[in-house]
Amino acid sequence: MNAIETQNLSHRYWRTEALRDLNLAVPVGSVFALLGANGAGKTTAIKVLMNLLRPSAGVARVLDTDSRRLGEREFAQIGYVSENQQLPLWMTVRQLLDYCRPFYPTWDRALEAKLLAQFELPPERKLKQLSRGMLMKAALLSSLAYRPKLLVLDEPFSGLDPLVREEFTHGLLETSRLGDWTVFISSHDIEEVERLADHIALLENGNLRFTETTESLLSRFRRIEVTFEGAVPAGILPASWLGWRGEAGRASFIESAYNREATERACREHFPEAAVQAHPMSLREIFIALARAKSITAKVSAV
Ligand SMILES: Nc1ncnc2c1ncn2[C@@H]1O[C@H](COP(=O)(O)OP(=O)(O)OP(=O)(O)O)[C@@H](O)[C@H]1O
Repeated sequence: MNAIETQNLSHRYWRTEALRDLNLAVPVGSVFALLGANGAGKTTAIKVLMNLLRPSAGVARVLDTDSRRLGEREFAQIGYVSENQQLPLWMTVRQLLDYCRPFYPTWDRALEAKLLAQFELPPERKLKQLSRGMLMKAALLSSLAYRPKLLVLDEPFSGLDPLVREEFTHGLLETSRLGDWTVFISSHDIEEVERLADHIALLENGNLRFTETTESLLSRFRRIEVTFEGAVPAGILPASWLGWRGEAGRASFIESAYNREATERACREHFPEAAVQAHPMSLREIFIALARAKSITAKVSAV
């Protein structure tokens, strides 16, 4: 079962095609991260999913409802927190919670109290007097307290200090282990994403570059070092080898389709007497390698 499913979902802001033919399946119970550089289309995708924007083409189903039909009933089961969220700034934290509570039959007062203490939010302070990070925490609190089936977070870590970030990630992980809770998150905080997400999708200029489990992504990337006899070989190298660098006797590259046997065989085909070392990569290293490969491709195709 999927909490979110999109088919050829597209969105255009007049001349800018911000999202093109997006096909995603977000399994129930997953923590699914949508990643991409600035302007890649993440917020647009989330706004379409949350029925704040209409698709120009294609469809999205969120908790089994067409995104264009999402209404009060569905939003009682969805928590949505975004960086630029409008909050009633004249209210105090307590007034905000008092205001939100009646909308949600599943509101959990014990969880509310726990989060209020954990986030160290001053209940009697007005929202307009809170710092950016505190405001984010208040928004999070009012979305977590009703234990939504689907939590959609657009840049949730921005403005949070490292300790709160850590606690929040820990809290999300704990809660997501409890069962069929789905988290859909867009973030630039790659370390937190690596800890949190079990599925990752990468957007590039509105196009989906890949969507796969974090496990599969981490297992198919390796930094390879090869030492060999003689000169750097001429000829065409496999397309899955990114960021290739070579000099006499040694070379290094990123293998984006790593399989021990196949990679070693390919190395031996290209380098005489090759000795191959494969090093695991963090998500950050993978994304830097992908971004570099993209900028090289862009430069080559621009020539
Ligand atoms: N209201 C708008 N009108 C016109 N173009 C827009 C509008 N909002 C976004 N865009 C364009 O759509 C594209 C995608 O923007 P979007 O905000 O979805 O990216 P993003 O991946 O969330 O970026 P960031 O990481 O910087 O938040 C960009 O080219 C942006 O300039």
